[in-house]
Amino acid sequence: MEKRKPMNILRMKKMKQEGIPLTVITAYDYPSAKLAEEAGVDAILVGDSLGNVVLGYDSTLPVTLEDMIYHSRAVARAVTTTFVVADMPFMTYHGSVDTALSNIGRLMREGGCKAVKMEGGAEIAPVVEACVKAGVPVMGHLGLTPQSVNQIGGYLVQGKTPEQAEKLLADAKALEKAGAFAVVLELVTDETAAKITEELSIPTIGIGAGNRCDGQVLVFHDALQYSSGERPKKFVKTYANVGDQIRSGLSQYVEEVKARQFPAEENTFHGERETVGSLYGSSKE
Ligand SMILES: Nc1nc(=O)c2c([nH]1)NC[C@@H]1CN(c3ccc(C(=O)N[C@@H](CCC(=O)O)C(=O)O)cc3)CN21
Ligand SMILES: CC(C)C(=O)C(=O)O
Ligand SMILES: [Mg+2]
Repeated sequence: MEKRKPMNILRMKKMKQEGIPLTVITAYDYPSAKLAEEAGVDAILVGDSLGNVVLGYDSTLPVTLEDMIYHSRAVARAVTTTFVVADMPFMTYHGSVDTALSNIGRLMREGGCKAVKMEGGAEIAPVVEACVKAGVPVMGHLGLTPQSVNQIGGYLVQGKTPEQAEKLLADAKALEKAGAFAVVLELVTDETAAKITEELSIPTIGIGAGNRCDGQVLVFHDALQYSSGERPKKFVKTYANVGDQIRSGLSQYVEEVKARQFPAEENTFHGERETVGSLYGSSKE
């Protein structure tokens, strides 16, 4: 395989200037991260969406710092050139800046990621600034911010009215000013996302935010339909149907064991007669 240079935040900013789209996919474990790197993604996001797609919660709120560290470590072990960003979980960066920094430090040190992502705009600028001072690259996240779902009132498209669009742009600029190296725009109208993308010098990474962002991100399990027959969301394209493949492979396994077709002779070990004889103290003695 072609040798790739490690991805970093300077290259990502340069890609924006050159108009080269950034490709990001989430991953939460070693084999998926390996496959994502082999497929050539620029960055992996260890998203707190792991709460939904891996742990079976109905939101991202129950995900803990320990969960994020555990999954980030597995991803970090898998990659050599891919940039790894990990989500800061719900309520781990909203107390004092000191507490936030101590949590962020744990995710970087123990989770082995290269950057952290945080949801929010101007209100988190002080934490973003403190991170950047400490050498931690920060990715922002605006629009639909799932950790605030109870305040937003649902997983709704953002930036529809001129006032909402203005607020999003102001928040994006606040994040850029605070030193964020990129910003995710989630479930934002095409027009608003394009405007923000144009106004910022740092890359925008869209999910359900149209085709004019500087890059795109999707949840691994959505892109590959690695689930038990959920209805795909409007902003998702299904590139493979891993769920069907897993179900059919496993049902064949069940059938073959029931029919005593598996394990076959080629999957079976045999010892020397003497070994078996002495083990069971049989007639030979
Ligand atoms: N599997 C998965 N994929 C995600 O993209 C994702 C998660 N989980 N968990 C965390 C957040 C939550 N997200 C969500 C969840 C639901 C919708 C949703 O129901 N969207 C509707 C459109 C809503 C509207 O029209 O306003 C859709 O049909 O796409 C969108 C994003 C995005 N994130
Ligand atoms: C959807 C992306 C942007 C995310 O935050 C996640 O996967 O948790
Ligand atoms: Mg997230």
